[in-house]
Amino acid sequence: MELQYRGKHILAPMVRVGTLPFRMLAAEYGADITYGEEIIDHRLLRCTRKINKMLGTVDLVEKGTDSVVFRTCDEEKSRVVFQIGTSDAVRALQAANLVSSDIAAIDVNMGCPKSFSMSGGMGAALLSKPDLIHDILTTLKRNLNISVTCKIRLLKTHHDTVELARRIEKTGVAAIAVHGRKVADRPRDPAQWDGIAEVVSALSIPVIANGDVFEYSDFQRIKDATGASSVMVGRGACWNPSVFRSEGKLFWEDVKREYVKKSIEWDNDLKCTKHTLREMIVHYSCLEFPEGKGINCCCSLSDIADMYGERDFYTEVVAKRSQCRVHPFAGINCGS
Ligand SMILES: Cc1cc2nc3c(=O)[nH]c(=O)nc-3n(C[C@H](O)[C@H](O)[C@H](O)COP(=O)(O)O)c2cc1C
Repeated sequence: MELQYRGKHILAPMVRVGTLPFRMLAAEYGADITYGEEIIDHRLLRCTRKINKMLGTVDLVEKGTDSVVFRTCDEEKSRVVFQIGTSDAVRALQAANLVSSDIAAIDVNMGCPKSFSMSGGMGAALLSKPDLIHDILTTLKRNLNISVTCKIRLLKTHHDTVELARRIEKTGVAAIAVHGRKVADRPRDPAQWDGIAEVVSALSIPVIANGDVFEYSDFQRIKDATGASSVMVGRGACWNPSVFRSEGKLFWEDVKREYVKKSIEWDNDLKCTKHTLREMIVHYSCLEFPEGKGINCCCSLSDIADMYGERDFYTEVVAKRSQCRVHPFAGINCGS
């Protein structure tokens, strides 16, 4: 079934931030579609799909470890987008097959400028290989029965971006997200909404406009400036996911506490919880203050709970889980 991409407010893919608790929180505040962090196909192919009965989740767990690479739940199935990093159509499809029954859509990352991605021919390296883009997207599209999309950056000229976007549209993707920056741009450089506008005018499929949305009012501003009907938010949501609330943002300290509780509830990866909290703190406060230093010393979600005065909540959640009396990975393996 195709996910509908018009008129949506979307949580951007963000490494270490966009795990299940963060996605659930963003959705509670009003995000219609929530992207997970980019996961590289090679890594996904090392995973086994497991039902986690205790949490009520589906986990992709790296074989021979208990490292959860992707965790999702039924409640988000109709809105969660899995973002894949890839440079090969066959490998991308093999990896996507592991997760496709648990998600609403798969997105191919064509915008990451980091050297790890670029040197592996992934992320923004794909932008200069339209034939490979075509191969990857058509292979996914032909073989999966969920929506397929991609996320690109602007190319050197708006004309080049439009040409590429037109080729991408021909593959039959359900939508295209355009981050209004070029590969060489830094996050502090203003996003070029005019470049996104040119893509919107040239295509018929939904274009998701991305870049510099920090307040609820920016959703309308970027829609007016680009003509896009859907908007994706990265840093604005990372710092305060209540940016999706039409009534306005909540106080960041309260939002942070909600995030801590969701992390406990969904037994989030500790590194990801610490990373996300640091991102919030560095924006609103300072990592050199006791809170930032305190996070560095946390060795478990239990420590995080203590730091944020959520000991009772933690105890309650853990007690409920132990009533389940099943080890989360007690031999239940539904990998295909
Ligand atoms: C912490 C962080 C992690 C990110 N990880 C990804 C990622 O995994 N995949 C991706 O396509 N973009 C990633 N991005 C880029 C965002 O999705 C988005 O395109 C960018 O931040 C611009 O949007 P903004 O101006 O609203 O922040 C990341 C950005 C941030 C801040």
